Amino acid sequence: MTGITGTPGTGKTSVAAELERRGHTVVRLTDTVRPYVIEEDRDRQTLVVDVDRWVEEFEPVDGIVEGHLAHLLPCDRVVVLRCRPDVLRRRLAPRNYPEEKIAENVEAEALDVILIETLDEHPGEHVLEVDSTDLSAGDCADRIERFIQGVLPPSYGSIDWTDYLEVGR
Ligand SMILES: Nc1ncnc2c1ncn2[C@@H]1O[C@H](COP(=O)(O)OP(=O)(O)OP(=O)(O)O)[C@@H](O)[C@H]1O
Repeated sequence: MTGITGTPGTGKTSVAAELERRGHTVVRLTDTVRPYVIEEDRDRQTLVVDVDRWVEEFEPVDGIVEGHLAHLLPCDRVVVLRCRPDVLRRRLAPRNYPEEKIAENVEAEALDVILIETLDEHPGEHVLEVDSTDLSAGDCADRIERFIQGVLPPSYGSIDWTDYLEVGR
């Protein structure tokens, strides 16, 4: 099972759709969390999920799982999609999110939050960071396929976006 994770707006849905077109089995994790929703935070347009129970009861998939909680599942490998914070802000702009939620996501991306969470759960040799800032979804999909095939080695940690922290505000 390969996980594709990342901050909202980094391109998980787009790249997963491309991989599905190429014949991969793809499970969108947002479709699986409904029974585990504890409450709906309307102000932040966010669902609060019983993550522990969701992880415990998740049936592994022979394919790809896509969503910002993917790295919490027992994946064989995890792809962390990244996007430079100023570009991420532009990608999130068309969504009807409150400014606070956009700023929160942009800041989390600048601080590598999802990568750090991923490395808490998985050994580095199972992790690939893909910076989608200047890549098409197709280019990202190419890299992910090569990683799954074992042709592209794991790699992470070369991104430093702390200079973009003020962009979140
Ligand atoms: N590689 C890319 N290059 C340029 N724009 C992209 C790329 N990938 C996605 N986008 C655009 O960025 C926006 C967010 O993409 P997408 O919905 O795939 O992100 P996501 O990570 O799945 O977000 P969420 O977690 O909220 O579902 C969309 O408008 C999409 O068209």
